[in-house]
Amino acid sequence: MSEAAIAFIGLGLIGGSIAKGIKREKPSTRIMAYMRSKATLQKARDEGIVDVILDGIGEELKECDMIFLCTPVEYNAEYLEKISPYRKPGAIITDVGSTKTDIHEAVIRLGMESCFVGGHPMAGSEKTGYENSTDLLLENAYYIITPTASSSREQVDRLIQIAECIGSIPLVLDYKEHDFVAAAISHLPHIVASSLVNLVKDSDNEQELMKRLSAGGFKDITRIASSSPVIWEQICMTNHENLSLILKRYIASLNQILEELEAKNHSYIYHLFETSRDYRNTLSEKARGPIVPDYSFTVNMADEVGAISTLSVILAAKGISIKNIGINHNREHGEGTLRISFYNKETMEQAWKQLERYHYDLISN
Ligand SMILES: NC(=O)C1=CN([C@@H]2O[C@H](COP(=O)(O)OP(=O)(O)OC[C@H]3O[C@@H](n4cnc5c(N)ncnc54)[C@H](O)[C@@H]3O)[C@@H](O)[C@H]2O)C=CC1
Ligand SMILES: O=C(O)C(=O)Cc1ccc(O)cc1
Repeated sequence: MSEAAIAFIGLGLIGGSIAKGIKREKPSTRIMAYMRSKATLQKARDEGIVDVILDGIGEELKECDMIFLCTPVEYNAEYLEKISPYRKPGAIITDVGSTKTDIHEAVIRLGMESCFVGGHPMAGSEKTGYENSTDLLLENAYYIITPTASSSREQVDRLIQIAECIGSIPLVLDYKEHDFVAAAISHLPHIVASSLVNLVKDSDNEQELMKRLSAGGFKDITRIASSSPVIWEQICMTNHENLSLILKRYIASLNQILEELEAKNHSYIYHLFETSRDYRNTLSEKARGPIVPDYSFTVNMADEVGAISTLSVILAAKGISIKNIGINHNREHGEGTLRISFYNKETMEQAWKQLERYHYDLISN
């Protein structure tokens, strides 16, 4: 990676994670950042991630070899024109937006095809903000690179090197193809998750029994319903044609299921679950898709005060960082299970060994 100075417009979950990944691998890279929250930028500077806090779009950008647009997709497209006068000759403008056609069309309109290369790291989470960013978030995730008609091999290679530097797997794709694929595997699932959550909300009784009893399956497939409304409104609006097409297909498939269910067609319903199970079981865990692989396991333990802190201390003593920890309250009779997740497989395996030594009852997920 040869970039000496890189600017980030927007330093949230994704911008922050890329900046942290670059600083980890190439600490001498000068990172500049602009976002509206000054307090967060100060924090990023205190942590050694940001070297220069930008007050806005201006002269300092002329020192940068690469400029990352990391705000919601429609704002990214709006920034193109604003940053254009401050681009150093040879510098690449790139983005991390979840949709690509909209920004590529803006690039064409503005005559910026020779300096833009699109990007989309295909991993993330329902959380937002710099505070949730980590240098490992995009590790082993596909990093889609969408060149323009004028992008040179050298420009594409420079973005490939950045993707590799942060541990991602670069993959060059046509931007239109990207948007059709993303509509099916990422954008539709977000609509499904949110509409399902809203259906339950609207169907629940006054005692909120559905909410109280909602468990495993519902929670698994609706995690992404907690995602940012501003991010997802803009993603849906900028990919509305592909999304409408795939949503219509999905609605047709649901209508078919409804028909077969009402006709009590056992074999159709059996086949529905059989086909999905067989296909789902072939999905690769090697590269992270939008669904991040789960390096977690469950601990069966009594629901006692202090139980979590004891366990955390045991892991901390070995320098093992926990990514997330959550109690499963669905058990009856006071017994609880604790789901602990880790940043990678290695740490998960170390934690498993360590807890085994202390005779914890462990269940792999
Ligand atoms: N959330 C995810 O898992 C993924 C998101 N993306 C894409 O990454 C981009 C950023 O998303 P996140 O990092 O998740 O969001 P985020 O909400 O964590 O960060 C957005 C950042 O943009 C800043 N921002 C918002 N409006 C702004 C404006 N008008 N001017 C300057 N800064 C502004 C915010 O202050 C924040 O720093 C989006 O384009 C999204 O489509 C791509 C892959 C995964
Ligand atoms: O949280 C998840 O599983 C996601 O789906 C994250 C995500 C959100 C947006 C993207 O463009 C890519 C990945």
